[in-house]
Amino acid sequence: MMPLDPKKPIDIEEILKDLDKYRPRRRGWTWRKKLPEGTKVDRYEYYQISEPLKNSIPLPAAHYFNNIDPQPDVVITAEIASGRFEDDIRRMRMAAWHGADHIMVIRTLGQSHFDGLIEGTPEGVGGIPITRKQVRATRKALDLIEDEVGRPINFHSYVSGVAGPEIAVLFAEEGVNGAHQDPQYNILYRGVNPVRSFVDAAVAKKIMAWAGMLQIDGAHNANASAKISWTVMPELLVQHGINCMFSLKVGMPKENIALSTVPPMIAPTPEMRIDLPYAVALRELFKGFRFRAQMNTRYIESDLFDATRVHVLNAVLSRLTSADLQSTITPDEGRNVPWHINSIRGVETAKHTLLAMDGIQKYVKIDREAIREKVRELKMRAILMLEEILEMGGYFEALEAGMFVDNGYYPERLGDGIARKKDGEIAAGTVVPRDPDYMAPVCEHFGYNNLPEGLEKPCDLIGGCTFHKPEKIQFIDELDETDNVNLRLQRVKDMKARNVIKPEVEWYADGWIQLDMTFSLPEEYAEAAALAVCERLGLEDPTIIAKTVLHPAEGTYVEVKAKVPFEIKIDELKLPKKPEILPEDEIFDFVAKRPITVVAATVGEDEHSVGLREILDIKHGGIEKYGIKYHYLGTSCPPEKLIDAAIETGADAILASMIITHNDVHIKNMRRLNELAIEKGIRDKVLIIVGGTQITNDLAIENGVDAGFGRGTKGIHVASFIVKKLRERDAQSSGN
Ligand SMILES: Cc1ncc(COP(=O)(O)O)c(/C=N/CC[C@H](N)C(=O)O)c1O
Repeated sequence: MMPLDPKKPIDIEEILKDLDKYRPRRRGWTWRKKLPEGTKVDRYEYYQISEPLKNSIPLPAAHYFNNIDPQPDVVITAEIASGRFEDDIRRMRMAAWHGADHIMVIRTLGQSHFDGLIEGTPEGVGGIPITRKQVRATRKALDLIEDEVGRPINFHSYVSGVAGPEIAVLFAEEGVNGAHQDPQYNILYRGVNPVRSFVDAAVAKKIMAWAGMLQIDGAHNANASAKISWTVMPELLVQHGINCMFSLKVGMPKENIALSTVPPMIAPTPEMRIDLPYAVALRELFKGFRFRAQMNTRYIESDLFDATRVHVLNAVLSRLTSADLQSTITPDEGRNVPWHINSIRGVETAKHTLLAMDGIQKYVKIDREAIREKVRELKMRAILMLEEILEMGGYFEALEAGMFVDNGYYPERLGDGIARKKDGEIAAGTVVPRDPDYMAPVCEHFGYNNLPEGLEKPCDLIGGCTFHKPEKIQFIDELDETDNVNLRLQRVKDMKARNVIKPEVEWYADGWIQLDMTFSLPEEYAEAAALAVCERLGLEDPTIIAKTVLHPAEGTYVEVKAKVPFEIKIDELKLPKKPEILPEDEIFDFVAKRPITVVAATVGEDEHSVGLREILDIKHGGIEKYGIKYHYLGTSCPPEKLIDAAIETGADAILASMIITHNDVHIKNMRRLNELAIEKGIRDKVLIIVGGTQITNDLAIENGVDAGFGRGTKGIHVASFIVKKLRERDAQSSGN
C-alpha cells in the first residue's frame, strides 16, 4: 500500500483491495513512548509528555508558540462509530492528526444479542456492525494512518454479549489491540445469563491475554445507570474488584487490565470534593492496574459547552491523580451519534487539559490527611459490600437479590437494584459442562482440555489453528448485496465524478449542517421560530438539538441541525486570494535601496495591540525585520491623528489595526482614513493598509483603502504588499 498523502483523502477502495490477503502488522497494545522529565519543547519544559508526531494538527493557540504540538504521556481515545466504517476511517485519520492514538469503535445497537459473528459491511445503527471485513479494513487503514502521524494507533472495540468468545477470537486474529470485556456488563445491562457471561468471559479473556490486548472493564455503566451516581461509588469499587480478580485468575497480565473509572459527579454539586477522594481510593486499592479515565456520561446533556467542561474537569482529575488512558466520550454523546467535529473537539479537550496540567503535581499536592477519612470510608463501604455478597452465598446469589446498581449508598439499600436470575435471562441453560474426555485441539482455550502429553501447542493436532496459521482464517467478503460498503461508495464516487459536494457531520457529504440562533422569545417560541427560519431557508428535516434559556423572557439560544437540499459545484467556488509573498531577499534589497517608513496604530476606541505588534516587531518576524521603519502611535488612536502623523513623517504607508467590528465601526474607520487622506491631499502618496481578525481584502478595498489583512497574517505578507505597491508607484512616477 502506498503511504498516505496528507494532501489527499484516504482511498477506501484502495483499502478494500486484497483485503482477503491482509495480515495485521502486530498484535497487542502499544503505550506511548514517554520522554524524560524536564524535556524541552521549544522554550518550555515538560514532565509528562511522549514522543512527538510526524504529522499533526496542534492546538488552536500553538501558532503563538512556533506551532509546537507536544503529545501528553497519556493515551488519548477517540470514540468513533457512525455506522459506516468507511467514514469512521476518515474520522480516525482526523482524530489521529489531533493526537488520538486509541480508536474506540462502538458496535451497532444490540450486537451483544447476536449469537454469532456477522460478515460483510452492513451499515450500523448507533455504531458499527463489527464484522471481520470491517475490522480488517479498519486495522489496515490504521496501519497507514499510524505511519502518516508517526505513532502506533490502538484499535479497540467491545467483546461482550452472547458471541463474546467468537468476537474475542476475531479480534485476536485481526490484530485488534484493545477491548471492553466485563461479564458484569453482559449480565446487568444486556440481560445475558450470569453463568454464561462468566464462562464466556473466561474464554474471551484468555484469548485477549494471548493477543496482548488491553482490557477495559464496564464499571462506568453502573455510574451511568444510577439515579444519583455518587451512591454507587462503593459498588464501582466492588465491580472493578470482581472483574480485575477474575481477569487475573484467567491469566490476564495486570498491566493490561484497565479500570474504566468515571468521576461520579458533576456540577452543580461540588463535584471535585466528591470525585477526588473516590479517585484516590480507587488508585490506592488497585495499584498496579491501569486507569482509563472516562468522563461522566450519566449527566451528559445536549449542551456541548457543559459536556466540554465535564471533559476538562475529568482530565484535571486525571492529572491530580493518575491515568494511563484519557477517554474523550464525545461532547455530543448526549445529543446524537458523535459527529466528526465533536470527536475532534473531545481529543483537543483532552490534549489541551493534559498539557495545561503538565507536571502540576510538582506544585499541587493532594492533602492526603484531609481526604483520608473519606477515602477510608469508601474503601470500608466497598469491603463491607463484598463481605455481604459472600454472606449472601456469593456473586450469583447477590445478583439474584438485586444487590447491584441499587441506588442506596451501601450499606443503605433502596431495593431498586438490577436483579438477574442465575438460571434465567438470555442464553440461560446454554453452558454445556465438558465431558471428562473433552478435548479441543485449539490454542488459548480456557478451562478443562484433555490434551495428549508432549504437544508443543494444542493446534499441532490439526496442523495449526487460526492463531498460528492465519491462512486458515475464512474471509467472507459480503453477504448482503443490498447493504454493503460498495453500494455506499457508489454515491460518493458519483458526487466526486460530478465534482460536487455537500456539508457533512458524520458521513461523506451527508448534507447536515448545524445552525445556532438566539431569539428574544421564551424557549418554546424560540424553538418554533428556529424551525421556521430553517423552513424559510429551504432546509430539510430541521431538528432542535440543544437550547439555552438566556432569560425566561429576554431570550433563548437554540441549536438546530438541518439538511441542505442542494449540492455545491466545487469548480464554481471562488477561493479567497492568498496574500502574495515576495522572496525575503527581494524585500531586503528593495528596502536597502529605497527606505520605507510607516505609521501604525490601533484606531478608534480599540485597545487591542497584540496583533499589530506582531506585524511590526522584529521579534515576531514583523516588517521591522526587513528594515522598514515604523512610528507606532499606540491604541485607541483617532484616524485624524494617524493621518497627521503620516504627513509629519512622510510615511509611505499607514497600518491601521481594527479588531472591534461591532456596529461596523471598522468600516467607518476605513472610510474615515480614506476621506481624511483625500482631504489632506496625501491619498496618492500613502498606502492605507488595515488589519484585524474580521478583516478581508475585499472588504478593505470596498471601503476605500488599499489592502486588508485578516487572521493569520504575518509581517512578510504586509512587507510584500508594501514593496510590491511602492515598486509599481516608483516605476510609474519614473516612467512618466
Ligand atoms: C464492558 C462493556 N462491554 C461492552 C460494551 C458495549 O456493548 P455493545 O457492543 O453490546 O453495545 C460496553 C459499553 N460501554 C461503553 C460505553 C462507552 N462508549 C465507553 O467508552 O466505555 C461496555 O462497557
